[in-house]
Amino acid sequence: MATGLAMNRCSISLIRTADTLLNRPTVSVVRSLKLSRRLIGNCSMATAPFVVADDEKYGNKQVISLTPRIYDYVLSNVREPKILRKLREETAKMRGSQMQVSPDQGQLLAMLVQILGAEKCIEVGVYTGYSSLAVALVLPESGCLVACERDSNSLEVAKRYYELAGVSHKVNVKHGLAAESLKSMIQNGEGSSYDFAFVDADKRMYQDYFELLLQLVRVGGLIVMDNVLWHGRVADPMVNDAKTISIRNFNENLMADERISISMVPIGDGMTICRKR
Ligand SMILES: C[S@@+](CC[C@H](N)C(=O)[O-])C[C@H]1O[C@@H](n2cnc3c(N)ncnc32)[C@H](O)[C@@H]1O
Repeated sequence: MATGLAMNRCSISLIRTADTLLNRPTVSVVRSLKLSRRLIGNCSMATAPFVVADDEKYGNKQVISLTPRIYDYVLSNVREPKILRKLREETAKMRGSQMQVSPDQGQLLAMLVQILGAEKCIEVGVYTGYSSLAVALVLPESGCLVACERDSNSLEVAKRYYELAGVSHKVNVKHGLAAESLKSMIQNGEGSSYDFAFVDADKRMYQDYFELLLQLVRVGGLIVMDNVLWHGRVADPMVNDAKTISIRNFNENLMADERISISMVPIGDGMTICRKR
């Protein structure tokens, strides 16, 4: 049986029972999570993983391992604007360049902004501006991105690129601690007026940023959280440093948060897309 994760015997047999009762083949076994939850009863769903397909020929639906070759192929299929490439190449020579989002992530952020038809956006954690520029480039002329960053040196690079790209009129740079900037935006009556937010700053503040952004984003708007896989450490029970625990707890909270719909996407270091309900 092809499984995304190993499934316990109790779950499998009960789900098979469900399939028999419904007179259907045990193909996509957990089609109805509600049904399986009812039938599983005492078996813990907290640890019971999902079986996606019952047929080897369709693969096990895990994310394929991105070998360097496959990732190169992914990158060769990213339409990275020249100005973003230039910024990426300049940033590559700087300290902290590993913090920058990857071109495929930048493209996804831009795509989400376009799908939403977003006009008002927020970024928490700008660094030299790659992700914020990716967003600003696709905003309409009337659009605005509030870009929060505490480091003045990296902000200088970001501002130079906003100018070079001809989007500086769309970017409102807030130099300082991001939580303070977000709180003052709420106090200014800007609640529920933003369409899109991207968070890529200090990990131990994720829950605080999320709570503040949930006040600033409108119903139907998106909050995208970066680094939710934390280089895979969140999934390793042996890793329990403060940052890993913080992101792991944050992910758990998102999973239980009824105020949003979520989708954890294994791109870059993992991004969770949250849609405010
Ligand atoms: C991972 S980098 C952001 C990378 C950026 N999104 C990009 O694609 O290039 C995180 C940034 O968050 C900033 N930062 C960390 N803590 C912050 C805080 N409390 N307030 C504002 N900025 C913060 C850091 O200075 C750093 O530049």
